Amino acid sequence: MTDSHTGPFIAAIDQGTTSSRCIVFDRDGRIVAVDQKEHEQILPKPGWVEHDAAEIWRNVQEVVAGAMVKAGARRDDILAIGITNQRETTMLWDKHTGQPVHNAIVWQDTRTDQLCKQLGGDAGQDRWRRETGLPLAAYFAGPKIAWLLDNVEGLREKAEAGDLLFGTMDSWVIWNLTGGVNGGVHVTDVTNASRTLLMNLEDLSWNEDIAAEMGVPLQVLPEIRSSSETYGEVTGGTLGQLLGGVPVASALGDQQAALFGQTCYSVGEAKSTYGTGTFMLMNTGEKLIHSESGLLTTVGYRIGDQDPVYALEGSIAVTGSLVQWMRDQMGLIKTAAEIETLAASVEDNGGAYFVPAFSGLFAPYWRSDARGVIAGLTRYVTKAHIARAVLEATAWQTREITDAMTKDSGVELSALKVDGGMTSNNLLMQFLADVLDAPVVRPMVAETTCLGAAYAAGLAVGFWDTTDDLRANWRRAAEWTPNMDPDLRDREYKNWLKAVERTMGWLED
Ligand SMILES: Nc1ncnc2c1ncn2[C@@H]1O[C@H](COP(=O)(O)OP(=O)(O)O)[C@@H](O)[C@H]1O
Ligand SMILES: O=P(O)(O)OC[C@H](O)CO
Repeated sequence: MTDSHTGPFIAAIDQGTTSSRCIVFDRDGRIVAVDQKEHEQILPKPGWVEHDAAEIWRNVQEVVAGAMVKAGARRDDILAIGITNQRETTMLWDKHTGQPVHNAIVWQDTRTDQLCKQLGGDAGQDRWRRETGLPLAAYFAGPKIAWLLDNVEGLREKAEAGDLLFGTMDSWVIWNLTGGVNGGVHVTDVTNASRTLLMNLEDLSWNEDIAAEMGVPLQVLPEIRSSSETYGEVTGGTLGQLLGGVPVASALGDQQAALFGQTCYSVGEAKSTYGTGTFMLMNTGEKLIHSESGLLTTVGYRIGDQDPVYALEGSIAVTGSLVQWMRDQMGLIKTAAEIETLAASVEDNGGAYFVPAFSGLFAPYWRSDARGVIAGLTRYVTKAHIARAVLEATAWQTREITDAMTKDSGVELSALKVDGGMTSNNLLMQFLADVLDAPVVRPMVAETTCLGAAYAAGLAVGFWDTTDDLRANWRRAAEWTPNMDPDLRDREYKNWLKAVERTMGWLED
């Protein structure tokens, strides 16, 4: 460690789908140091995706220590730690040994599809949506808990005896940070709880009827807390030596953290994060809007004992991962960035439309029977046209979400704040502005997810006083303005929607 530290700082841990990272921020919201480590993607069967939560906890400890060293920070420089995480990914651990009892089931995993169909039925769907804000889909955590309890020998008995704890990654990381088997706190925040299908959106408590129907014993569930408050302090283990006594002071699902980091604090402000998948969230304030258009109603954030702020969300399962597929499965590009050069070598998509319904379609359709199609193929189409269709797919999927948002909220999008790995693609960002017919803007600090967790932790310990202080930190780095003939836009959108129709009903059961 060097002596060059200039704290005070806030540290944020982002436990993501592909990696865990820790970023140290200063008071202006600038990045002081980053450390990151990938973990294994375990793919036991088609449609199944698992993570080893013990590996994840080891990685979290490594990246926190790594970021501290890179920042040249000492314990007293860090005023608080915030947590953000891949949402819905579900794990159970033994509260006496502190060991996971099975691999975590990842949000992308579709093994609970059949279970959701059994639980649902037409009338069922409405009720679950009304009470939890979510459609009954394999994406969410509750059915994953039920699957583990019913399919892994001995787990249901252990759960009923009170020996098991459930958590999304926020709960697992916080429990370990605050002492694990020696008194770790078992909590989650409202944003993560709002992704379980088990929480009442109105009063932010566990829904006992739904939990019973799903077969989830209440004793496995964590206490639901706000997104910005001190849950406990770092104790014990490697991190205890480095950061003992530092308050663990925020938790938010990663997409809600990005909303917070993008400073979308007013009703109607929205952000869209372009990573493996894409998630657009719009702040709807204290108003809980029940979507009529296939969006999710979710909690945006809750600061301490203030009223919760709700959000509408459009979740898209496959965007950046389609670019990865072009690279890894098709071998048409060597790096993700190459897709831009390939796509820019032609004027248009040559008539081809690519709908990447690889594991069904999320918002606004929620159709698990859909599968991917490339429509409009002729002999004329080249790999460059396909590259273009791949990028356009991300933009058209966003357009469908923004249309649904406008319909549900009555708010016309005046500009879209973006972040995530795909936003380095200029061709895509310009096409996005064109099809949305609205400016697309990207902030200086692109790490909005960690930044949001840091902001929420900093507010909890008085490092920042109000969200107005945070707004002042948001600075524009790039802007794309719309420039497309409206007739062409309408024609292309119609073709896209026609291609989407052709994905439906591919799986018969
Ligand atoms: N220049 C690019 N053009 C298009 N897609 C890109 C580009 N660079 C990265 N990506 C895609 O962005 C994703 C990585 O973004 P990131 O925000 O790190 O995702 P996540 O947080 O979900 O892991 C990958 O799926 C990758 O294929
Ligand atoms: O870890 P990410 O960035 O892929 O985000 C995953 C989402 O939280 C899933 O809902």
